[in-house]
Amino acid sequence: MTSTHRAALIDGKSIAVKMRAEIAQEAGALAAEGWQPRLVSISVGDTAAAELYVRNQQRSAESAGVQFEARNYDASISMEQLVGVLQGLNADPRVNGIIIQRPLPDHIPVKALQKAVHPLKDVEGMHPASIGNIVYNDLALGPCTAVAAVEILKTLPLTLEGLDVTVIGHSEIVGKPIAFLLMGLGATVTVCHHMTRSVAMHSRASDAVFVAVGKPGLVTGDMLKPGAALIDIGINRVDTPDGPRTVGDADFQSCAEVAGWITPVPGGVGPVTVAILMQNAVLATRLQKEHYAAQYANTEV
Ligand SMILES: NC(=O)C1=CN([C@@H]2O[C@H](COP(=O)(O)OP(=O)(O)OC[C@H]3O[C@@H](n4cnc5c(N)ncnc54)[C@H](OP(=O)(O)O)[C@@H]3O)[C@@H](O)[C@H]2O)C=CC1
Ligand SMILES: Nc1nc(=O)c2c([nH]1)NC[C@@H]1CN(c3ccc(C(=O)N[C@@H](CCC(=O)O)C(=O)O)cc3)C=[N+]21
Repeated sequence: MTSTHRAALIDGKSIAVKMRAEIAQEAGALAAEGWQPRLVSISVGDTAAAELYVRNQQRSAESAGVQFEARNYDASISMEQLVGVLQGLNADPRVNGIIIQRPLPDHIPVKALQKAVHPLKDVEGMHPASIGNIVYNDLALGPCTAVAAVEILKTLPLTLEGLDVTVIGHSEIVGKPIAFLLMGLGATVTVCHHMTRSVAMHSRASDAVFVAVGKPGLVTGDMLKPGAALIDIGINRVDTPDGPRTVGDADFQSCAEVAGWITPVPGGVGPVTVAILMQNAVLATRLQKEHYAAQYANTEV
């Protein structure tokens, strides 16, 4: 690509606004049937990483017609106490979604805690049942960031069947679910991690690259096939001469000169992640309504 080439910017904010309008409609219909969607966020200790996310969730919930309650517990809370809190929320039919903000203090095993959330209220899509559904290509409540990143790819004029895609990062909450979702759409997926000998060898051969690592500047333009789509999931706080800034994992300047489409950070995957969380909260409410209806259908009135 000549240096005058500039990748088309993928506007996550406008994608999120469009999604929220549909979500608000479904939330309104459920509320009219006596099922007002309600989401409870659990954070433990002072989590700067999650604070921004929780604030955006609160704002997004208001415009999506989802009730939102943010609970923050002291870092000293024990695993048993937290599981007790979750059991109360699982049993409360007025609560439809539960999200456990990360990171958690070291003494709390996040995977065990995630399993304590009822699968029907697992709006984070991190319960083994939810992850299993992705493997079975039977997506119901999927991990918000992974679903958001793939939804963004689906807005591009690309045929997903047979598309060559590289996913950089293989975490359970982002990289791995993205890979399974893409396989379910017929893409040919390569997953890279810190042991991969040459990430560039794979990313240069790909029509689309997802990066979810947490290292600013990790992906540079010379690592991309000209015209490829770059979906940047990274969120990094960096100091710049003009003060601290949030940047992604891509070196935006050099990537924008090669890529065909690129997501900015902020303004790319982030807002769509929050919209998917609201979509999951409404879907979870719908699933619970149907579950209770089925359960009480055969009870004598
Ligand atoms: N926009 C959004 O909505 C969200 C954004 N994020 C952001 O996405 C990023 C990743 O988050 P998360 O998945 O939770 O992070 P993790 O730290 O859990 O995973 C990072 C992954 O990157 C891999 N990795 C590390 N170094 C390299 C390297 N040099 N080359 C290739 N792979 C490497 C690691 O591999 P290995 O395991 O082998 O070390 C690991 O698989 C973070 O910046 C986070 O803030 C996270 C959630 C939501
Ligand atoms: N269980 C759990 N799941 C997560 O997915 C999770 C988490 N915990 N903890 C924190 C990280 C980080 N994360 C963000 C998502 C969206 C924005 C977001 O909305 N960013 C906007 C706004 C940024 C701003 O306001 O500056 C943007 O990128 O445009 C930010 C951060 C989700 N995370």
